[in-house]
Amino acid sequence: MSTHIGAKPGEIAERVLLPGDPLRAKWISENFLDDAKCYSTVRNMFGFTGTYRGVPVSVQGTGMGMPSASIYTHELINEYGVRTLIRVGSCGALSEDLALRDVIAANGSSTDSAMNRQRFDGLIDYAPVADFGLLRTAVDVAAAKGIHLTVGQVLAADAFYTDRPDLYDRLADYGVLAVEMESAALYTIAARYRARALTILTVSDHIRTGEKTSAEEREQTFGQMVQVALDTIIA
Ligand SMILES: O=P(O)(O)O[C@H]1O[C@H](CO)[C@@H](O)[C@H]1O
Ligand SMILES: O=c1cc[nH]c(=O)[nH]1
Repeated sequence: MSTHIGAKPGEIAERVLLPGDPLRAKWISENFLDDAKCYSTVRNMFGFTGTYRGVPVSVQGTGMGMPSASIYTHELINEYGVRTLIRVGSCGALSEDLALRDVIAANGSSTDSAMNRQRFDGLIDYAPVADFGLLRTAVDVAAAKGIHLTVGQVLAADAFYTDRPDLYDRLADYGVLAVEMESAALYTIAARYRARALTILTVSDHIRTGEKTSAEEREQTFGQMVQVALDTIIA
């Protein structure tokens, strides 16, 4: 096992879905994978491996925020040989063009996290981006399924509760679609270790209108996003 994942070598597939919520990982394993087995309960951050259309796929909770997601991403890639990672998360819409439950693919991720400032000595504003091949496949998969997928940039924020809503307005002016809390770290670590990563998100709440989904919905009803992610990850 690695420091934070209790799997034996070979128990995690090369292709992994990454929800922040470990109970969403359980829900995905129970509803979308065949023969799923739990390989880790360390910290209740559940991980499962099963098959999807005959292809081994794992699903691992990552927790909330970039420090937590970085730990799981780093260990999955470097200690378990994971090569393809698709985050399946919830987000708050910044764009007025989005509605509750819309599905987004993040082609790039701006961030207020200091992690990349530290990586580049504060001298470079590194631009974390999605793997182009995965993004293109996700667009094709969504189109084939008749699922409307909006592609654009998101904000990966350190704080869920912001003191600077004015910056959200400004980001929306610059085309940033939504806010979540992990994608910049995922894209950066995947790039560093030559893995492929994509973030697909469902709008769980709308920053402009104040509309929200319930915690149960966030755990369990993001099926369209999961379908796009699974058909993309096995392609
Ligand atoms: O639904 P998940 O994947 O956890 O993603 C979003 O939800 C959490 C905040 O409620 C953060 O982790 C954010 O990125
Ligand atoms: O990080 C997140 C996730 C959902 N909604 C938000 O406002 N922020």
